[in-house]
Amino acid sequence: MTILDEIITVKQTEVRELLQSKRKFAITKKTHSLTKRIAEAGQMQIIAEIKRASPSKGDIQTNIHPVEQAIMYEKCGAAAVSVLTDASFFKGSMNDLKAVAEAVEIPVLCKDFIIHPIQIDQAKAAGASIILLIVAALSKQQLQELYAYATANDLEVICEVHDIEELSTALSLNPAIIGINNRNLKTFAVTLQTTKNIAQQINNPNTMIISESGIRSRSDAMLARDAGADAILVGETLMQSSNIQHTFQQLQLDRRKKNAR
Ligand SMILES: O=C(O)c1ccccc1NCC(=O)[C@H](O)[C@H](O)COP(=O)(O)O
Repeated sequence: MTILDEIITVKQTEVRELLQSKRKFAITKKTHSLTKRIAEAGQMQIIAEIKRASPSKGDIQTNIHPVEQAIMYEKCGAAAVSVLTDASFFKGSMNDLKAVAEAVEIPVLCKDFIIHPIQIDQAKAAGASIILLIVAALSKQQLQELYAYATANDLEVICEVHDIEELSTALSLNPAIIGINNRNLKTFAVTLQTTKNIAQQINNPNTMIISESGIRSRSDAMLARDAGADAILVGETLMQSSNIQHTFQQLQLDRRKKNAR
């Protein structure tokens, strides 16, 4: 059983409990758009993550104050804040997301393992503007249904892929945003070559590309940018930084011209 299988098993239990609880989630209006921010930016954008712990690294920063961290990210020019809301493997929570969404004026990504529409309702009610759908964690039908449900509910979706086969599944939705995860969620191996290999297969210049995971240095950011990324998603490097402003400056780069993929 891979870690992704383990996580999905826990999610199935969480979804069952949520459905049994008959909890109703408030209907909120989305106010922040990641695609708009990326489209209007002259620089490659940074999605900055709140990540207390992870399966690959164990504890990263368990005592972090998510709101203070998110406000710092916003001040430094983050395009969005990603909040890992999973409790069992990442020590996050929906309360983290809610508190962050109330404190910042930029889009907030609910970074979780979504397998059922009720999780989308929950994320939206907590203030998320964006959700993640991981192609490796879903059947094609689930992916299509969840994508349609999220977009109909005025949420933006990052369709996350790790290989060419997943990319072709994702592209069948004609998604606005593709996230290329440099981390193999089954083995934890990380290589930025993944962004390079996959981005060159994305021919639609309007599809926004986010390179996720393993970005530690300016040269990593350059590699992602030169491969065609419009944004990078950075967790551990920012969580461990003793000078977040400086780390942002290191990772901020001018955009590559479109069509230059
Ligand atoms: O980070 C992990 O160990 C992990 C393991 C299994 C599933 C997902 C995992 N991480 C989620 C993410 O995608 C990352 O938090 C995100 O891309 C940031 O990565 P990094 O900058 O390397 O912290």
